[in-house]
Amino acid sequence: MSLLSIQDLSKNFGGLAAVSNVNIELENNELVGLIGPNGAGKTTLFNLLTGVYVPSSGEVKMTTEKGEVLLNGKEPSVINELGLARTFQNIRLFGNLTVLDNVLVALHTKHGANFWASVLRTPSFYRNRQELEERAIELLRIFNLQDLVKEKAKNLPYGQQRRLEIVRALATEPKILFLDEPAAGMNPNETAELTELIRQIQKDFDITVVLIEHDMSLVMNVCERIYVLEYGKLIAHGTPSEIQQNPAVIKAYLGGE
Ligand SMILES: Nc1ncnc2c1ncn2[C@@H]1O[C@H](COP(=O)(O)OP(=O)(O)OP(=O)(O)O)[C@@H](O)[C@H]1O
Repeated sequence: MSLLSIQDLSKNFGGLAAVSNVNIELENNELVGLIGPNGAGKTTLFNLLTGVYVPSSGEVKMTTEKGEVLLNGKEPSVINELGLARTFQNIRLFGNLTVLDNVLVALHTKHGANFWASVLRTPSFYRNRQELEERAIELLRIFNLQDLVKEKAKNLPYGQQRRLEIVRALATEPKILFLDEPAAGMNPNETAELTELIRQIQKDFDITVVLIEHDMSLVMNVCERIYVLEYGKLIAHGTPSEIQQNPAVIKAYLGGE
């Protein structure tokens, strides 16, 4: 059984089949791409997997230490606790909080700091807070954001906000990390740096990363396997070189016969 098994998954919006009978298997510890023209259903698929939308039909099953768990209809926070984390195409940070606090919020979610300890400010609260801060700074260092801990998130340049979003997702200790267009709005240097980082975190954290990205050089560079969506349907699946030569994919991107 795969780590995540997506079976015949569909989502309709009125008469529009945004995702249509999609089957995808994700294994432990791999880097997978999800590509397709605008409106193909990529973000909708991420929304289905992370509990933002409830599927119209089909199943999403995850293998956990406690056995197989059906994710359909579960709340985003429950799905996050089970090990799925994501970033958004339109960045979602707490703009008025500092960089450090943005990461601490995510860490608190994971480590569920004891409510009474935090209300009463007990020694264990301070110990816990210090440990979480150290962990936050460790994560920020990987993304070269450690010198910006006191900066408000909204004041960071776009590329750094995108990296901070990934740090927040990683702080929840996911088994699968879904990145929705992580390089959008980045310049070529930032994209190259990010490509390396994605490769590094996938290995170092021993996780599966699934990437939606329009930057083909990034996708072809880092992904071991790629799924291609068009009009909600999977039209191809394979290695980067198989996908580059696939006639259905070429047609979907270039149009025509
Ligand atoms: N909440 C919604 N209500 C109605 N239609 C929606 C909704 N969300 C997405 N859609 C439609 O579903 C289709 C798939 O959209 P989606 O955003 O998943 O595509 P995408 O592949 O992520 O596109 P892009 O690459 O442009 O981000 C589109 O036709 C979109 O207009």
